[in-house]
Amino acid sequence: MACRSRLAPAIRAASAPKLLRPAAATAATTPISNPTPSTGTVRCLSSTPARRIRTTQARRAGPAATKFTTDSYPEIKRDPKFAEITAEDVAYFKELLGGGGSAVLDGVTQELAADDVEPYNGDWMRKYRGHCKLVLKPGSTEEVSKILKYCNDRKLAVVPQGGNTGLVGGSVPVFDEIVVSTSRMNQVRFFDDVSGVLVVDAGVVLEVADQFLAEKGYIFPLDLGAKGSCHVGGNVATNAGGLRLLRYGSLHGSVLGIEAVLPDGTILNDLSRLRKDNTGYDLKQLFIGGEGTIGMITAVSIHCPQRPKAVNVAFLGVDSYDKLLVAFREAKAQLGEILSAFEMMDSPSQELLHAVRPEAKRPLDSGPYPFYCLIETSGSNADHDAEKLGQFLEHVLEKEVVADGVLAQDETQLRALWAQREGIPEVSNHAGGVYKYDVSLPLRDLYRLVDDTRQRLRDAGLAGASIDDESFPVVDVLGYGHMGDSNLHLNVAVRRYDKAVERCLEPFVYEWIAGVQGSISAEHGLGLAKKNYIGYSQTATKIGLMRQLKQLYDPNGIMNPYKYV
Ligand SMILES: O=C(O)CC[C@@H](O)C(=O)O
Ligand SMILES: [Zn+2]
Repeated sequence: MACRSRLAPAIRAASAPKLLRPAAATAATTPISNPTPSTGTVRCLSSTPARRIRTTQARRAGPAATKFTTDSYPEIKRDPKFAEITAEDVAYFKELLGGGGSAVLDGVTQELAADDVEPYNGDWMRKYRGHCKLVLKPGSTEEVSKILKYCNDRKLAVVPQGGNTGLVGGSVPVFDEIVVSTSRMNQVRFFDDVSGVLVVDAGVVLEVADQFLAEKGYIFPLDLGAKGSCHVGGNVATNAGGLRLLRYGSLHGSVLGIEAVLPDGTILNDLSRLRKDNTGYDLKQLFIGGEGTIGMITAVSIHCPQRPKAVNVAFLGVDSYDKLLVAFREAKAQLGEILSAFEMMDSPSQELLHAVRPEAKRPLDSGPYPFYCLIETSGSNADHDAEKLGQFLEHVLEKEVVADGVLAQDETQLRALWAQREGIPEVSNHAGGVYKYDVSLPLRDLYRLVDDTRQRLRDAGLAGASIDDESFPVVDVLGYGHMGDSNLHLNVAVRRYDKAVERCLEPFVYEWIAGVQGSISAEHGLGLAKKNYIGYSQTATKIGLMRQLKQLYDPNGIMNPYKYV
């Protein structure tokens, strides 16, 4: 499956979590369910029957053969103001980079390196596909500067690209834009083990940066499923949120400085190492989440916290969304500063995961439950953390907030529990495709969007009551995400992309979100997928100011065109 190789498995905690209870000989994890039947570890979920996907479909070796099309692309035409790439252009870049890129021109591959352009033209979901003929891989900021200046003078459009793990088509070309990849810019430039300030090239892989920090006793303040492939520069350009924003905050807070190249070749050196600096506009913030539309990030300075010494993970089954809300409130109240993740998954998400990947064993003997949550604590005192988490779990089980749960006892179990959550996006398009919505909502409204979307698709005759019914294009509606950050991932898994499904979902989903003052993009960005919908989350005044900023930084519009601004 293509996406698996793009999404290398994450390495979680450096140190194994403390054993909370002796391991039972047969159990993979320690059950923490209340031992008395009155509190009920196994509930009969007659109202929410388990959903299963037929084995024949679920066990297919790879993704469905459905051809991913450009159906969901907004109507866009190539902008004639952009020049076509010529042989002279290629010759210029070839001389500049001395072999550091690959090029295909007029169908003839002109080898500058062994790579092919194809992987740079499509995203890992195989939903977006451009027609770029030229991929450049500069090895330094100066080379990026020369490339952008040349492109600006020649009016050649450019797409900056990191690990290409995005989900909204933001880092792939639409037409023949030149891809400028950060893959050869991968040096750690500076680290201070007193302040925790790390300065890295934009192309450093997130996991590599984190491993570097682990050796020094620090942690990168961002973690996500794609950490084995994504680049730090791309993370910052999309303002990635990830799994521990609850604990470490947003990149808008932890990034201290950036180095970026503006379209005219100017190098903006703002690689501050200071946590406090109130001297005028904070320009770096425009690049964090700017999606490469006003310049290309070439290096990042970031404040990294101490690596936690003890990490514990619990996986719980919950009977209702209201109880999940209570569990979250209690987790915050009782675990306080050691709470580092609170992730939620609904039953369809878990059922799909287990249908597609039966090897990802179910952590709970009981169930299925309508909801599951994964709670992680990260702290500096293993005994203290274990005690806190134990007390919390006893409390929520006793009060019947939570129906059942397990606690990881070692690193292997901890990873296995995280896999229950991290595996969902990777299987979401297994049946053929997926419509993805990454939204911020008030917590109390969060799951209502999933229910309403499912009902709407059923009412429209696009989804059946059973997911085995292949006469409907929709397989199922999945709700999961970073509950701790009020960030829902609504995934509509489909057997095939279908205009009727798309029309049923959009703008319905966006209107629904706007109706509760949510955001249509919590962490994935707007890219190409949501370019026409920014008005559901931003006022006309703000969009107008964004356009003026774009004009100021990029008057020729060469940076990542056709995207949100
Ligand atoms: O694919 C998705 O919808 C979510 C991906 C990612 O943001 C996650 O939280 O796993
Ligand atoms: Zn996410």
